[in-house]
Amino acid sequence: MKIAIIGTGNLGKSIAKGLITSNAITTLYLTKRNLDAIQEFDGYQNVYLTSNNAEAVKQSDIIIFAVQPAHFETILRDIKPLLTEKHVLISTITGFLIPKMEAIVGSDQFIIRAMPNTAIAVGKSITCLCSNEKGAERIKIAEAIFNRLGTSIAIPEKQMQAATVVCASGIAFWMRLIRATTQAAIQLGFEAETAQDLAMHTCEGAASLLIATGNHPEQEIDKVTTPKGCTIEGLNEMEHKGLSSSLIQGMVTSFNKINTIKTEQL
Ligand SMILES: NC(=O)C1=CN([C@@H]2O[C@H](COP(=O)(O)OP(=O)(O)OC[C@H]3O[C@@H](n4cnc5c(N)ncnc54)[C@H](OP(=O)(O)O)[C@@H]3O)[C@@H](O)[C@H]2O)C=CC1
Ligand SMILES: O=C(O)[C@@H]1CCC=N1
Repeated sequence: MKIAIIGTGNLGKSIAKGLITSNAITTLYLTKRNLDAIQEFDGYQNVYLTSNNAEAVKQSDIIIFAVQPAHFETILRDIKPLLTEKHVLISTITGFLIPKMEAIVGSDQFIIRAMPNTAIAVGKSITCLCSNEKGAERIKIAEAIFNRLGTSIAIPEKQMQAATVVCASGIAFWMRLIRATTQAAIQLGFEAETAQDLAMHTCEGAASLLIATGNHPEQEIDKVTTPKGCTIEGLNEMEHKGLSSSLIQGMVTSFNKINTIKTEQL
């Protein structure tokens, strides 16, 4: 596959790492105005670094956009004259809706929105996908790419904002939980490095149990909570202090913020 990533920042670099590691590319163009921060990709076979978005678009079939929302409209307008029937446009941009993209490049383009997360760098992203009517003809291509880099799921566009919070911002939320359990492990007597190992592998184990069994979390909790034991005592104390409530409220606050993110140049 001939892929270009327009805007190789935090997310773009993560996608690039995943694509390179999984051998998913024929050629990969990575663009950015200042190339200093992506020199780590210099020297990979068939990977090209450039500040020239037009060149990247001309040389590629699949164009993945990963710029900040306020930069996207100008870039789309700039590349519009270069688009041909070979191009599939995949936007990861938060809050930039398909009708707005169609208004710029036309509804006859294959347009797909993808919401991955930074775990795509290690092939573990859950990526939500939706498309315009024309893009539905190419959604299998997007699924093929993102399934190589984790798991993909098709959702209606109206759920894309919620998916951004749950899956993309979700990485940050889970990191904070892992950090907190690490801090607790240190207080309980482990060295910092060991504490983090214990916290992150326990987190991985918990998620893996649910993925493997399809069980509800409470079924797995029931297996751990000995009556009058230490687990239920700890869990109930966390809930008295508002654990579930603060997570839910934080995610709803994050969701409400999305609608205020500027997608136009200031
Ligand atoms: N970070 C994440 O976990 C996720 C982010 N997203 C979405 O992905 C997008 C990118 O986010 P993120 O990676 O965090 O942002 P970054 O700011 O880290 O990356 C954006 C990159 O775009 C580059 N850029 C800006 N203007 C241009 C241009 N004209 N041509 C080419 N490159 C350009 C910038 O580099 P330079 O200034 O050198 O050009 C920068 O490196 C956002 O819209 C965000 O909502 C979605 C899911 C997850
Ligand atoms: O924080 C943000 O706005 C972006 C969207 C999801 C992850 N990063």
